[in-house]
Amino acid sequence: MAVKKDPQPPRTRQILNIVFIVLSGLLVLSLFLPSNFSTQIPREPYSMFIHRVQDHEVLRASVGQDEIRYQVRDDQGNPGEVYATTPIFDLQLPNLLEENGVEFAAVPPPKNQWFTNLLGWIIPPLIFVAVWRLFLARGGGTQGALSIGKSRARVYVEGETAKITFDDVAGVDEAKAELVEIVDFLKTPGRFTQLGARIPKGVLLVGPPGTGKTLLAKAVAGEAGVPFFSISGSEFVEMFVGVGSSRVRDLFEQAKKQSPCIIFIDELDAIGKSRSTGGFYGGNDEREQTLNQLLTEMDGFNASETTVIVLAATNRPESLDPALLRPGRFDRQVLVDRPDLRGREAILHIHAQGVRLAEDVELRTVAMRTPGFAGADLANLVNEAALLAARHGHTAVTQSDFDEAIERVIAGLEKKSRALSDREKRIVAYHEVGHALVGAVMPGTDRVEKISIVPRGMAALGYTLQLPTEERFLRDEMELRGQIATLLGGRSAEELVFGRVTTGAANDLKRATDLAEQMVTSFGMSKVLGPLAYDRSQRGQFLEDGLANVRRAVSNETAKAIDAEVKGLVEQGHQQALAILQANHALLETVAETLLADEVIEGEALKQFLQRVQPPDTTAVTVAGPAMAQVPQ
Ligand SMILES: Nc1ncnc2c1ncn2[C@@H]1O[C@H](COP(=O)(O)OP(=O)(O)OP(=O)(O)O)[C@@H](O)[C@H]1O
Ligand SMILES: [Zn+2]
Repeated sequence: MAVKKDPQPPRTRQILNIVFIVLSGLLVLSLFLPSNFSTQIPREPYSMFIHRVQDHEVLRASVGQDEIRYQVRDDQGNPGEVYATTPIFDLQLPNLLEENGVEFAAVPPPKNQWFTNLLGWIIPPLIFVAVWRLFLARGGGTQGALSIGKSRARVYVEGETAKITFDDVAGVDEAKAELVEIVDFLKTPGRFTQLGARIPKGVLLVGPPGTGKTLLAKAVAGEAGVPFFSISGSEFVEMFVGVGSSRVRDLFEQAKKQSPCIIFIDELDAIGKSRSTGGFYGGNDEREQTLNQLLTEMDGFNASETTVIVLAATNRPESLDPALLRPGRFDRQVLVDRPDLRGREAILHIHAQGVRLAEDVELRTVAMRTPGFAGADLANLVNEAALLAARHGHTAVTQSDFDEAIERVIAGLEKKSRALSDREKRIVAYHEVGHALVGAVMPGTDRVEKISIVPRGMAALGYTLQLPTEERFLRDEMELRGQIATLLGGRSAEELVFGRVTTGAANDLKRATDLAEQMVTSFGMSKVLGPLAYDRSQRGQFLEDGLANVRRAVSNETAKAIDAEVKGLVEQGHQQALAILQANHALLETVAETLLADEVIEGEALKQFLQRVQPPDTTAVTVAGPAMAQVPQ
């Protein structure tokens, strides 16, 4: 049994206790002190004082902040009794006294004031600290108050992570294949540096929740047999300004000592949100500082000397600050997606190892009934089935337990994302293929990696995954037009094939419109409006998106012109998308039917399809916005 270290040496604690008691005593004292001074003098209400003044009874008064003392005349008009009253804030008082012939003077604050002040200012914080320390001494151990800047990274050293290997992760074969290389780097860094190869510093794991990003990171550490530091992005930005950045510094310091090792940052988006969208009044200072510190640390060490590989996970890669993706930082991105049928079966096998299965269980059938489940959902499913088996008094988990569990889990998930009907699936398939085909021929659109109609979440029914080929800060007008057309590709495909549109394209349209608006009002890409910056939104200054710089107000005519230009741009993208899809109608059908059958198209198969996309006949492109520049094809 390990000896538990006393959180604080007993002596220190004794001293702390004494300090605490003394401070409490002083506080109590300070509460009673002020009221003790004027006890001997008879007190009268303020109204009485005023009456006396008005009746010319008061001879003289000394006006203090907390008290007025005044001497009244006796019957002979000689100086008599002294009274005290508590003043009400009253600017007319000097006038009143003056008018009624009272001799008066202001009294400086009483002598003991400094003492009371001191007590008032110092004691509460001291007590706070004392109580805090007391708390920590009880529960928190040495961690906490004084080690606030210390990173809270949980460190799993070899022994623990060695248990987790790539065998524990299934259904994400491509991600595993990419990470094998990282394992090699960690195992034998020398082999690579000798050749002058640059070892990657950062790898970003991108994918929806519960797909095993954390598990993969642990598996990399386990395979390589190196320590694993894990912290969540949200833990960095918890409390006070400056804490996050010192945590980052500290984390890297610890890690460098243990090199080679892995740092895993979950929820990278919590710190890595694009800085340009930060608050206007520096409301996100803390996060920004933390992010800057992270960037500094990643730039700071020489990868050929210190093998620290930073793995990070996010399910919102689009919101990340581009600075994070620059070479030498998270320049590798690994997609960790929801598993397909085979993947789901493999994951079920892994999690079923821990439970006793009845003869009749067919995990393949279970996998077939659970499209859209992520690894975590499947793990949950197996557990649910085991619980049901226990409730039903089965000696092993049967297929019927699984069936019931599937229904339960789906019911739970359906609250979040509803299942698609067959007709909806068709529409979604054509919609997604529409994006992909248009994207394949338009300039400046990112390379399409994957099309999927495996449902995920409420917002996107299916999706087309585009990874940026390179980090881009500047895009030219042609590329932006290409993006607009690609965004409209989904809706255009629906129009072309089904003759009507659905609500599914709402988000695409919003993005396309926003982009077009930016082109016109911020990038000066409209011939009509010229290279001026307009902002007609007059957004409030505290909006979350931080587009706070209120620029010049826009006249009605200008607003109309902007509208026309924006509409022209979007409409033009729409026409381009339609033209491309018309020219490739047969291909659209083929790919969409394949997608319906397989749920996912990616890799080589996708590439083959996309290579077959023909650029449209240019004459088919009708330019809608009359004032827009012609698009050279
Ligand atoms: N591909 C997988 N293979 C096997 N088990 C998996 C897989 N994906 C998820 N799991 C199970 O689900 C659990 C949770 O997954 P994990 O925390 O790694 O997901 P995540 O992608 O990091 O999720 P989040 O984005 O919510 O942090 C794992 O501990 C594991 O039991
Ligand atoms: Zn779409």
